[in-house]
Amino acid sequence: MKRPVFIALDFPDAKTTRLFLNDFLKMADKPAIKIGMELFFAEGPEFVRELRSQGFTIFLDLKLYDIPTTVGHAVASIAKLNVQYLTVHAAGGTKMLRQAVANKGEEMKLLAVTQLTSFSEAEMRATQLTSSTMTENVIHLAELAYQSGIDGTISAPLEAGLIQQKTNASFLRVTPGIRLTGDSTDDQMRITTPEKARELGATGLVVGRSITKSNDPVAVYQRVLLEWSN
Ligand SMILES: O=c1ccn([C@@H]2O[C@H](COP(=O)(O)O)[C@@H](O)[C@H]2O)c(=O)[nH]1
Repeated sequence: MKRPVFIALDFPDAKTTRLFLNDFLKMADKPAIKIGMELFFAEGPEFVRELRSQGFTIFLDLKLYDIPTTVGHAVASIAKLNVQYLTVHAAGGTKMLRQAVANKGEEMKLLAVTQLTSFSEAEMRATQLTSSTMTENVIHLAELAYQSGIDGTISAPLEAGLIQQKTNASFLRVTPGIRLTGDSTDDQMRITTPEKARELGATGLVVGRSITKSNDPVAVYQRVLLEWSN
């Protein structure tokens, strides 16, 4: 899957998720899916195995952030699930990131979260006691991740082009904070449309509520694909 669009399955349980995925299961080209903390903490690894066995490409978005040894061991456990993508926090630092890379195996790609797309510049500065700009922060964390052997970043689309310049073209730039024109922004602060994300240099998208809360999720997913690939 070269330029994946991950549907964020932010659902409370397996039953709701299975119901949502029913129509997508019939598709010849199944969508890539993202399992976050809500679903993983409710249903655990067994449900991840179930979805893997149905042929979905899986991005496990657990945003690991702990001491290097703990993260290394967690990554080794997760690698056994044969998921294709996993997130860690770039802010965990070089030692933590390198330990994650050392334990990830051959198949799984590690994506480092830079600054959450729910952060505005003001909130980031207040939380992290920094006078640097959002862009400076994101680029710093992306470079740290790149130098530590991580496969790519999670950032807002607005930062994707600069990340490419500071790393290389094959370093992945996966971007949440995606909304179709007119959609509610919810708790996201740094958003763009799929089309704009493509123009800005994203290599993959994460789309949740625009699809999952719509009356016709398959149609909205297909609209996202169209905007993304045009
Ligand atoms: O910086 C980040 C990192 C992860 N996410 C995750 O992406 C989806 C976005 O959902 P929407 O409904 O499209 O807003 C969600 O699962 C987050 O946990 C992010 O938004 N920003």
